[in-house]
Amino acid sequence: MTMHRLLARQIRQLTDESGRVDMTRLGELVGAAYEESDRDRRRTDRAITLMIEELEQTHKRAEQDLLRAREFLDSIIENIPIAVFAKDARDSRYILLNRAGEEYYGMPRDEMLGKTPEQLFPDDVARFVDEQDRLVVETGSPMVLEGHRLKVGVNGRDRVVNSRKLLVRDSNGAPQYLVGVIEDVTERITNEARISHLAHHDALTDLPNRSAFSEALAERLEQAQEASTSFAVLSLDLDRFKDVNDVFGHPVGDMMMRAAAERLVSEADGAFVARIGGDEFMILMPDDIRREDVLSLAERLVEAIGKELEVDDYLSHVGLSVGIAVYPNDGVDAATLLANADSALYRAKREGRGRVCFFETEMDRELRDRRLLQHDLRLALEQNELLVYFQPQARMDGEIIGFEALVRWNHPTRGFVPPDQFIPLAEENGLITEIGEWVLRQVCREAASWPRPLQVAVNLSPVQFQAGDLERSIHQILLETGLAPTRLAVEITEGVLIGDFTRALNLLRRLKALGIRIAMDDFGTGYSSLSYLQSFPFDKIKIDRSFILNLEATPQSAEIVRAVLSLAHALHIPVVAEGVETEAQRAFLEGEACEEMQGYLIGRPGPIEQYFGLIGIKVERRLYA
Ligand SMILES: Nc1nc2c(ncn2[C@@H]2O[C@H](COP(=O)(O)O[C@H]3[C@@H](O)[C@H](n4cnc5c(=O)[nH]c(N)nc54)O[C@@H]3COP(=O)(O)O)[C@@H](O)[C@H]2O)c(=O)[nH]1
Repeated sequence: MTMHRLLARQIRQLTDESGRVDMTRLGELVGAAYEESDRDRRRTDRAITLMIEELEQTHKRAEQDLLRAREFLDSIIENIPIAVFAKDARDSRYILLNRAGEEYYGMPRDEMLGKTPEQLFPDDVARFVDEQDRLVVETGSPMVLEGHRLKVGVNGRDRVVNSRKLLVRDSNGAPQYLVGVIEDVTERITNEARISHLAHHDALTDLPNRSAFSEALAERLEQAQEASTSFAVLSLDLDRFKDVNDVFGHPVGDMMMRAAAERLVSEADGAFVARIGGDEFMILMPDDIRREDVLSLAERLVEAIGKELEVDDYLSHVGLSVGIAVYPNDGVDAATLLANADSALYRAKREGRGRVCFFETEMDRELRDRRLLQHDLRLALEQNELLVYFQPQARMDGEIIGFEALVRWNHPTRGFVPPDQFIPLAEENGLITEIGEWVLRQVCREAASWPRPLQVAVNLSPVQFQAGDLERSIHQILLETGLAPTRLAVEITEGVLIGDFTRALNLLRRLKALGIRIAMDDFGTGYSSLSYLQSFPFDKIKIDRSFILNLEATPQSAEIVRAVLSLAHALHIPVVAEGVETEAQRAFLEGEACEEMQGYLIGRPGPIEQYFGLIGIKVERRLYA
């Protein structure tokens, strides 16, 4: 018989020498042992209960965590802006689709879930999808499509997508699900294409721009170097386009520019035409084209642009000048070719516009010379190389009434550079504002010192009207020098009014209000002088010297002079005849009641010292005062 070790020990302890067991004491000990054992069991039971409760709670928490994680993942999948789907790998039936998927496919998921591609999509799309599914299931490899174009997307629009599809197997390794994502990148690709287009095209005409032209030229140079071919670069400039903007305003100017660009493209025989800014274009001609073909194309372009442009109800005439440089004769790199095509264009414009000029080496010299002159002109003011000459103006009986001030440049090495040469340069680089102000200050200071209060006339360039504060500067100079405004006349050409007409007109009105006289110079040489006479009350009209020069030679000149005089008389505007060199010219003008004259007959432009007598200064007084 087996006995619990504790009971055996207690019986041993309670057995005396005679072998008798103290049963009472044993009963007490056994009872105590049972009680202790009951307590232990109860403690164990409680511990087990607690453990079970803890386990249950842990399990519950784990289940809740799992649920939350699932909800979290579901909400990510639902809200991700990329279409996500899952299909049964055996029959391609859709079993999951998120919101972006609904948008992508263009149908609610209730209509899609449980259906196969054949039941959902047009035949060609369904075939394509099935084919992909089959491949993924058969090979087990994921399918990746980047920038894939769907000719007609599943929801009826052409789309571009990035998509991935992969196979999920069950625990036995059998195909279970096909899981896929589809990102619709149509918008992004369209935007990228639009940005790239904008970067390479001119916004107004949609022609390639300067940067696209540079790239095309670099590419062409590379090809031509490799293949030893030649090609031509044409530099084009629309003549008188500024007038179109000035007369009709910019919106119509823009339409005209588009129309002109279309004409260039349609006449260019597929050559690369780019608009590189303002009214400038460049053309890259095909390889190995013969010189005479380049010329004939350029002439066709000039002719096409020269035809009347009609946009809405507006008609205008612009022209085209073209400069041509040919690779490799006129340059083997882009910079030289472009510079030489520009030199040829400059010559074409100088020769009267509407022309075509091929580059010649001597033009390069001319251009470099111009640049040098422009550089020297910047220093001319600082180095006191500019001076003012005065040419007398008189009544027809010879009485001197004033002078025209004419600027001169005494260049340190070239000698006297004619204003016809350097004034346009100064207008180009904006120096004319500074030079004009300097001339005005010199002239006013000089005239203010004359004993006789004679008139003095100063030429103002159109650029001075556009830039800076001309009114303030004239006002300031008059105050500074003390010359009465009524003694100052400003001579302007119609170029002043062709720019910003309203601004120029307002400025002229304010100058006139100061007491300054305003003369219209070179009358008859422009083509809208007459309309300008209507807009502003000029104090004088100066008939251009070309008409006076030809007075005796061509009867037409005499008729023009008569007509101008009679028009001016009708408008009560006095006329000054420019360039009067002979007594016969003077007599004719006097006979036609011309009021004033200027020209070599009265006196050539010269330093004021030459005319001291006329302005009332005794030579001795000026020299020794
Ligand atoms: N904006 C400014 N323009 C100016 C200034 N100074 C001159 N100019 C303009 O330069 C052009 C050429 O001027 P210039 O060489 O001085 O010629 C003037 C006269 O010398 C010339 N002239 C005068 N009389 C005769 C003549 O009998 N025969 C003949 N062959 N030439 C003659 O005419 C020019 C004056 O022209 P205009 O100004 O139109 O009255 C010229 O356009 C100047 O305007 C300046 O400071 N600022």
